[in-house]
Amino acid sequence: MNDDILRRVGAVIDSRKGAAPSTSYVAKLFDKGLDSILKKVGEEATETVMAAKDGDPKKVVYEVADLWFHSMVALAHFGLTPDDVLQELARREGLSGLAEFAARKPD
Ligand SMILES: N=c1c2ncn([C@@H]3O[C@H](COP(=O)(O)OP(=O)(O)OP(=O)(O)O)[C@@H](O)[C@H]3O)c2ncn1[C@@H]1O[C@H](COP(=O)(O)O)[C@@H](O)[C@H]1O
Repeated sequence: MNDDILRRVGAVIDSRKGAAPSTSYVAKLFDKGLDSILKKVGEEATETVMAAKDGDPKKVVYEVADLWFHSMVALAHFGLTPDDVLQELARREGLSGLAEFAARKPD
């Protein structure tokens, strides 16, 4: 498995923009707007923390998948794709030390 799954799901998410809300979950989320998308990101982050505190690895994977998915919907709202995040992670790969990260943090 590679990061193509992120690109495929990202493309499907993007294709839901402007679609009738009744036709899909993602279309409905886009129709509700940014606040609703961010609410789901927050909920899934909280559920991830709870799964981790429960010490249940399977639940952690399930909740992180929900978190990644809803974060991808948030990215798409801003016209961004999973590749934008993958590029940022790749850029950081060679960095080490707190100072280097702080120096490159966006305003
Ligand atoms: N990966 C996902 C995915 N993960 C989670 N979900 C949905 O996200 C929601 C998760 O919310 P919760 O866990 O809080 O469950 P819930 O309480 O039932 O949800 P709400 O009532 O709060 O909306 C569920 O409704 C899931 O169905 C997803 N919905 C879609 N995808 C991907 O997006 C693609 C497009 O989906 P549609 O837009 O529905 O065609 C799919 O083919 C998948 O690849």
